[in-house]
Amino acid sequence: MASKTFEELFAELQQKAATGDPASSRTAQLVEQGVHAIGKKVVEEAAEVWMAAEFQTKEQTAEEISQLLYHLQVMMVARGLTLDDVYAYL
Ligand SMILES: N=c1c2ncn([C@@H]3O[C@H](COP(=O)(O)OP(=O)(O)OP(=O)(O)O)[C@@H](O)[C@H]3O)c2ncn1[C@@H]1O[C@H](COP(=O)(O)O)[C@@H](O)[C@H]1O
Repeated sequence: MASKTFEELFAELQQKAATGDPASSRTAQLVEQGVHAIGKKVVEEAAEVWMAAEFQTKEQTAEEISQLLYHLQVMMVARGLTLDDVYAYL
């Protein structure tokens, strides 16, 4: 029972990027910092997914994957990409 779907999170992040306050929204803060800062988070979270999958529990791995997906979505929003732009390659 997911608290939200991938598509619902993306719509929320687009809204936060457009109107969110960087003081209270992590998404607005990251988008304000820009692609370079977001890219570093994507790489960091990807490494944490790898480490969790090798050495930690399934639950910890799922949490790390959720954080990677979040930061990938933030990157899409920061670059003005939509989900359909990405789905076109799946
Ligand atoms: N799903 C997420 C989500 N996943 C991960 N994160 C962020 O990523 C961080 C995890 O990365 P780290 O473990 O590296 O944490 P950290 O060390 O504190 O990170 P740094 O400050 O060092 O970069 C968390 O502390 C959050 O700040 C997320 N932040 C927000 N969301 C969702 O995004 C939506 C919008 O959130 P806001 O923009 O904050 O309103 C809401 O539905 C949130 O639940």
